[in-house]
Amino acid sequence: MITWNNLDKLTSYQELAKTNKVKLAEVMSGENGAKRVKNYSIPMAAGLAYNYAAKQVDEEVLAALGKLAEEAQLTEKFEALYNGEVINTGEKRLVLHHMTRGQLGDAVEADGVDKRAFYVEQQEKIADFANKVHAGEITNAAGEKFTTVVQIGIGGSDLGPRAMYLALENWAKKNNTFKMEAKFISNVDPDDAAAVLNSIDVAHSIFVLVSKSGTTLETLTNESFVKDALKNAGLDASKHMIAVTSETSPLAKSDDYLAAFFMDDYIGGRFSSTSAVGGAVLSLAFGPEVFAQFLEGAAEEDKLAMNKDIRQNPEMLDALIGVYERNVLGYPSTAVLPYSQALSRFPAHLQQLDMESNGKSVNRFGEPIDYVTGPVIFGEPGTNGQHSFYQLLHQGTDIVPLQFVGFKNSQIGTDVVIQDSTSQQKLCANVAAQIVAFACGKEDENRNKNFEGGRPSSIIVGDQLTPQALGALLAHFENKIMFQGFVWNVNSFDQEGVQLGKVLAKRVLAHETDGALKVFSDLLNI
Ligand SMILES: O=P(O)(O)OC[C@H]1O[C@H](O)[C@H](O)[C@@H](O)[C@@H]1O
Repeated sequence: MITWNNLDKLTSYQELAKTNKVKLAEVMSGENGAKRVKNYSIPMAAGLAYNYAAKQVDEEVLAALGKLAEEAQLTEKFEALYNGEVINTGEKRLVLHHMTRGQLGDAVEADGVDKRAFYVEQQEKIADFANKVHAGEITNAAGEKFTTVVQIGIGGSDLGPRAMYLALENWAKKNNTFKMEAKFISNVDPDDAAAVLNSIDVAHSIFVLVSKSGTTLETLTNESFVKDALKNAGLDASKHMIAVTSETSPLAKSDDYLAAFFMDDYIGGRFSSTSAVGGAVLSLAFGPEVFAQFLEGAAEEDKLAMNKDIRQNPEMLDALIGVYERNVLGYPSTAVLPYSQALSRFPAHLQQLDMESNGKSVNRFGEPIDYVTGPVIFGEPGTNGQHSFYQLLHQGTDIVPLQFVGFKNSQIGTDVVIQDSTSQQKLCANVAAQIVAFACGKEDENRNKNFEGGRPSSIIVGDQLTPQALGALLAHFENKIMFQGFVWNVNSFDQEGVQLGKVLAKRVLAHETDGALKVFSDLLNI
């Protein structure tokens, strides 16, 4: 029997609040620190590891977190989710994104079909389509090969696929699996679409219109923008466009596309990178095999997330430590700091994934809650961030927990030795240095140069950012956010908070405004 209780009703949460606070600077120094780094590490899929040595936890706190995981029934709730219960209570929907990459539990039938079979069928259709494009069997009207793929979408239909594309672009080039360059149009700012269109050869471009709902204003506007550009170039738009949408959306009924691929209402936009939403653009860009490897990494990580023991479940432990930091230690935000240029847009993706999922102040039954939920997420790739906002992270008045990601090897492999070290070694040296600097600090008589330390971080380390590693990394964060939603007893799978702005913008465009809205409309010349 699953019971959905608010966090502050759980005995284990009260117990957790009473545990002794770990002094990170102390536990991370000397031999003890060295031991922690070796011991506080959990293997992840694709050769990654989650290291939490520099988190503000010890055996006492970890034991309390284990009890919280048990009392909050995290494993059972995950099981209910992948076995097809209506976990998205706000929209009364199942939550099935794990099924786009594997089958964790029972077969789930919804809308009269086996859902795993449906997602696999879409993947196969995409693979077939991509192979035909690459082989020159599907071409433009002049019989010439398509060279560029442009995704049109926003939010979950943009951020994940874009971040994943950038993450694997150089890996694919190096490993000879790079098939087509990908570009992305998302913003309704006309300069976004215009700049992308100016940078490509439209006659050899295939456009992927991605909208789960098929009603998103930005995406439909950009579709018209692109169709105009194709028409102006004397091209038949329907020969250059494919659609990715849900079968119930208005787009699904249109004949304006070369092909259409489907996801469904059980895949949240921000959880859709492993569905057709990411599948179409990534399979076209890198080939279906690379996309399949990415799914494999995610599926392997999902399996680890099923483990009941928090010391063997990186996602669950990361989630619980995050709750401890937020609700007991009172830290307001979390920075995501990948020491990998390929992950330049990964923090932006996590921003939507985390903040749209857990930025809630009512529980899953719509009742107000009395504790804080999702943190503010931000981040930049290292070492760039070091020369920008790390000042506040080291010496500011807020403590910001940090999530580092680092790889032993670069993707391209071209490097240079300057002052006895390669650039890759310099990059990795910096992440190691930062973890210890944040945790241990450094005393100085001059208060301005003093580092208090005690600033917690964790790191996910791997050999190289490969498609499998990327899949595992993505699944880690998706599952972490899901577990945190369970602990906070919120529905992580709807996003009502984005609606009000959309309604008011429509009113502004229809000139149905008064008061402040009218003055702002006039100010902006609408
Ligand atoms: O894929 P679409 O239906 O076009 O939705 C695109 C995005 O817009 C919405 O407003 C939501 O905030 C996002 O969660 C969603 O991913």
